[in-house]
Amino acid sequence: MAMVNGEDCCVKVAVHIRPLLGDERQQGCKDCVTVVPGKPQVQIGTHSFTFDHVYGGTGFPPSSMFEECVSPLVDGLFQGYNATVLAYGQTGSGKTYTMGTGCKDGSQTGIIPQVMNSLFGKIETLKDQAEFQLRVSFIEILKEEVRDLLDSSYVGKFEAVNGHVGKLAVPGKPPVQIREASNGAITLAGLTEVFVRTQKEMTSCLEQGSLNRATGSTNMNNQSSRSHAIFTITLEQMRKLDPSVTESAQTEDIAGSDCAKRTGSDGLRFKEGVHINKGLLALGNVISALGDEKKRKEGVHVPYCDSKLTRLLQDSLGGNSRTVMIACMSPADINSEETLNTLKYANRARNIQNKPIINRNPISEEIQRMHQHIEYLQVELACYQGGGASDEIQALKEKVSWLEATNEDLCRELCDSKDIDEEVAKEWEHTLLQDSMGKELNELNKRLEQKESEMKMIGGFDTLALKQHFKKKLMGLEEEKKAVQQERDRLLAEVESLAAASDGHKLPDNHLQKLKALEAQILELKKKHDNQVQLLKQKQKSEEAAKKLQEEIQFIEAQKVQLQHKIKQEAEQLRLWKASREKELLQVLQRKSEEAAMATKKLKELLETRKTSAQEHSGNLQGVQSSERSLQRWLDHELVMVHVHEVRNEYEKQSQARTALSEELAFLRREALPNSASPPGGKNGHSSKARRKEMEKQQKMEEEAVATALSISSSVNSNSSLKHSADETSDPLSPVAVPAQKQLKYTAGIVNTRGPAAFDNHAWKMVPIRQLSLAKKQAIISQGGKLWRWRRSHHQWLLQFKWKWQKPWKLSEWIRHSDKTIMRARPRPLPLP
Ligand SMILES: Nc1ncnc2c1ncn2[C@@H]1O[C@H](COP(=O)(O)OP(=O)(O)OP(=O)(O)O)[C@@H](O)[C@H]1O
Repeated sequence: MAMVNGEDCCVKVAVHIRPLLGDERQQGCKDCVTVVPGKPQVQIGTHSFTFDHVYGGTGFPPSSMFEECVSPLVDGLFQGYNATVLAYGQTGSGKTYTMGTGCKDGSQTGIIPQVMNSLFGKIETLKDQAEFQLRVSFIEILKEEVRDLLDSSYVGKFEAVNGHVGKLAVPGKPPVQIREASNGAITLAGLTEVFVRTQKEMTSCLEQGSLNRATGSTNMNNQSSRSHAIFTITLEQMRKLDPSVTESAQTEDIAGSDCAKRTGSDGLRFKEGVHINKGLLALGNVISALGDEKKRKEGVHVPYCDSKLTRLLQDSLGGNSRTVMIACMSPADINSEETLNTLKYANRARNIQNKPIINRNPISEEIQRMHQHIEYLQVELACYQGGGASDEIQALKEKVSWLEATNEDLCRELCDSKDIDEEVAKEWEHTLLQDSMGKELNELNKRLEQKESEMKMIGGFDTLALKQHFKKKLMGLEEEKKAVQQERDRLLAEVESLAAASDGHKLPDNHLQKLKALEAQILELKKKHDNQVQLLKQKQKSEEAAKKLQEEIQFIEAQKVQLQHKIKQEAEQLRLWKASREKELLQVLQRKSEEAAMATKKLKELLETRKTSAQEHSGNLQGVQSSERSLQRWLDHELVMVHVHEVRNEYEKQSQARTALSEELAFLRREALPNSASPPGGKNGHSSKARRKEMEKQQKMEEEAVATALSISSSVNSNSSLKHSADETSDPLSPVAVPAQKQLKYTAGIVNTRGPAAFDNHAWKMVPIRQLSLAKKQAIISQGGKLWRWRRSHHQWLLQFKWKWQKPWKLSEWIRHSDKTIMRARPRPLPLP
């Protein structure tokens, strides 16, 4: 079921101030609420609030509440909008009284009885134009539970339970299940919906439900309840078609909203409901349960609702419907704190934005409507047939056949559009895949570049030569070290022998110095050696890194080859798919052209038969002429209707394609911007520019085609004669000039045009579009839009095909139908098609 969005609107809030009650006066309560005269403004203490309406107290009389606040919602109901009316306020503030569900007070002046009056009054007025079906449900939400107040298993007697008044339900019946649908909507499984036909039946449902409602006593009011209640009326209307009244006039009558007209939902089946809620602190509880944890901690009674219930209550607050909240309040000073809270909350509720919607199902409803119309005409036809043959019968027969054909067309179109969708989806999928694979390839190329440059850095040194150099140096150092060590050992031995010789005497200075110098040299050599070892280790590491890089490069290259192969394969698959599709279409084309030839042949035979029949029944010449006129009239109508229908379709499809192209173009422009920093001749910049150009060119072509379709559409609409249509006949005896077989050949990228003599019998010519000069193209467009460009898309090709050649086989269907009629009508003197 499609949903049509209406305009956003805020929740409307009307304050209803009840008078001081007798009890309150006796207790010496004072009126603490003031209404600013002539304004919807309420003052309590130092606080001042402005609402949409204020009733009661010194404000407007409550009697005008229904007309001003609720009646427009009932009107909207007949246009397909949901509506919600909520009563909100502290216990004893007058919600039951205002809604009129108490079955005592306000039962006549309350909102719900007035809604019923208005609803049934409207149904009575519209009953000739539409069929209505009404259902009601009544639920009570008490803490975490939903109770079905119209459940017949409830017994109507009450008994005291734990000091409270409660009711008994017959065991066995499962409670109402709160479920969440896949679209997120909250549904109540197993809820009773009662079909009602009269106001009395609806009133009795309301009364029964109210009686069933759980009640409990409180200190303030022993009739009050702690639960929320929602009474829902569902209205379904099915429009009856009156053939004597134009469709647009009927649309005005019933679904006269602008929205309905705009979307073409006229005459459709609407499904909508009005929720009328009488609930105790319904809104306040919902809000508290959602977030007011602080209040709960302070000990304020805030019943928890589980999340589904909360959403159910929120749905009742509007969401998709037009909502009016009536904030009921007591003027007594003892209730001033609660009253102030009510006003504060009501004031906040005015900021809630709703989005009212209309529910509809255009395609199936349109087909259903047509079926109905056909049935209606058939019944009418049967009535007429009882009274003998006449022109009217013929006209009706024609209308029935035309409707049947249009219906078939619609169904076929539905199938076609599925094919087209499949094709578009396939191309789209291919483009996406190619895109993502292209990106992947780019990424691989980048990585490869990076790895190769890293490799260059490592490979920049001649690793082998370096290694040998290091080795050599190391060996030299080793030798040097050895020599120094030998020298040291020799010196040490010398030192020792000297020491022994000196026998405790000091060593000569030159020996000591030499010894020190040798030790320093050894140390230096050791350092050098260590450095060399370190360098060798590093070299080893970089070799390993280079090896790893090499492997990575090889891997990336393999991936690249694989991806390129995949891209090729994918493109090949698409090409094959397209080729097989083209083959299929060719076969269809062939078949259709054969049908077209057959249709011409049959039509000629039919005309021959008619001529012969006219000669045979020369005495009844008038009848033949009337039959011929009737045939001609039908043909005119049929052909013009086919034109209008197809041109509209073509226009819509071209518009959609143009929108998609514009979006893609915008996207490409955005894409191109960040790339502008790269050099203009750069790979990315260049391809992006070229793509953009191509898109712009393509879009221009689309716009031309749309303009063409529009010009044809207007020319078709402004002229109901067959003569305007270039592919129709100039021979009055042959209503269809079926083009020669060769015309059905096609090549991609051609235009369909014909010679300069406007009314000769020249065949259409297929000319490659490139061969046409600009002037010629413009001339063709100005001649009434005979320019079509066939492009790569099959679906466009299909459309061209349908546009140009559909009529002959339509005729063949019609002729088949006519043949049957002739067979049936044989005994009669004048066989009519
Ligand atoms: N506008 C009014 N004029 C006269 N009496 C009223 C009006 N509104 C309410 N009352 C009286 O006030 C009393 C309480 O009203 P009501 O039962 O409608 O309150 P409530 O908000 O539904 O209470 P609860 O939430 O406890 O069910 C009833 O006796 C009712 O008759």
